[in-house]
Amino acid sequence: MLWFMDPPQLLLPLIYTPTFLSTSPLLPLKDTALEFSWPISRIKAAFPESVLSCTPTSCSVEVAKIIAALVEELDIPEAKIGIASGVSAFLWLYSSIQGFKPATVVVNSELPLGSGLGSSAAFCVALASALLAYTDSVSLDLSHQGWLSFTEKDLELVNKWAFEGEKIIHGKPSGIDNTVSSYGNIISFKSGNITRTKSTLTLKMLITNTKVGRNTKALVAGVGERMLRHPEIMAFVFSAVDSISKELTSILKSPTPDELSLTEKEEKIEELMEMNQGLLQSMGVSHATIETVLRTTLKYKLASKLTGAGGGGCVLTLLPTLLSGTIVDKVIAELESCGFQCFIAGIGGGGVEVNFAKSS
Ligand SMILES: Nc1ncnc2c1ncn2[C@@H]1O[C@H](COP(=O)(O)OP(=O)(O)O)[C@@H](O)[C@H]1O
Ligand SMILES: C[C@@](O)(CCOP(=O)(O)O)CC(=O)O
Ligand SMILES: [Mg+2]
Repeated sequence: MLWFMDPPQLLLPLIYTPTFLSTSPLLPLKDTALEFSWPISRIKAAFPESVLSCTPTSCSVEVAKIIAALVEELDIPEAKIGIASGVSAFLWLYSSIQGFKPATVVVNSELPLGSGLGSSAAFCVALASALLAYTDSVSLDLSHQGWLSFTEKDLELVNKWAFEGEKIIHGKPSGIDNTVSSYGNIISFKSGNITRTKSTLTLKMLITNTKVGRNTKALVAGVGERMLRHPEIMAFVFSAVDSISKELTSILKSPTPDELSLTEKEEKIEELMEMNQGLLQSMGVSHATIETVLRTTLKYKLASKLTGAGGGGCVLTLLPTLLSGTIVDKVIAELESCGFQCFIAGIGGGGVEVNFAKSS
């Protein structure tokens, strides 16, 4: 939370196929083994004609009700009900960007859903870019084979649409997650202002998924309530988080000429992570399983902090460059023996790209 690092570079391939044969837009969500379709006639009857928009627009209360009714009809199994907000975001982005054209959209994701790794933002950014790619609003060469980046202007449009999708999933997002997914690398983000940062060092993180499900919307609302109860204290907490972010930016940006300065920097980052975790705990977004991960990694002198909205989900542990592989194996084995799932990710990959590959 408010820790401006890239989500791990896992892939969210999204295949968008405009089709003139089908009469229904289809949405197979491969990783969740769910598939939905809507007859175009149903979509046309439900949405106002004015839904199609060239500029990013917020979903109105009336349209939100229409979408809720369409999603209700799908009878999503209780165990997968979390997907309902993603499907709602899809319906809003699809009808706003593509109108009533039939198409098939296939979603595959390697990110665990609802675990603090920003899957909602990755989903919205992938959707917005695939849908926009087939409009005149962006300038992409549709005959190009292979991966393509957006221009700065187009990227801004993708990010703004994705933010509208995040709003549906999340309630009141800051916009940090969709911004990082759109632009990639490391970003400082304060009140919607983005500063891109070029890091002089490559950080490696161990990601531990506690597998405790949580809901970003509810957690963020909980922090808001705590702010109302204790405005003065919480203002200090947020100010401290801001100072941590600033110090991290300056560490990342300053030159790293040798191994010694690299180690010194990693030690400083570990301390910042510990302090950030303490502040997040005081906001009420830690969890017993997160504390177990912290204790376990600390046994190996490794610093950790929760990521995303907290309340369960994933924990990040810095893996210093000179840390031996044996230690990494040991800590992973111990965390996995607690029932957690571990994987390793580099920080600061690229942003969104599109590929007009022919589907086989
Ligand atoms: N691949 C996907 N397909 C459909 N919906 C998705 C996908 N990825 C994310 N979502 C939506 O985002 C929600 C998770 O978002 P959130 O609670 O913010 O957690 P996080 O962003 O940390 O994964 C899911 O419950 C679902 O509604
Ligand atoms: C907690 C927050 O910083 C990010 C939420 O991330 P996630 O959906 O838990 O991955 C909220 C926000 O910035 O809108
Ligand atoms: Mg999210």
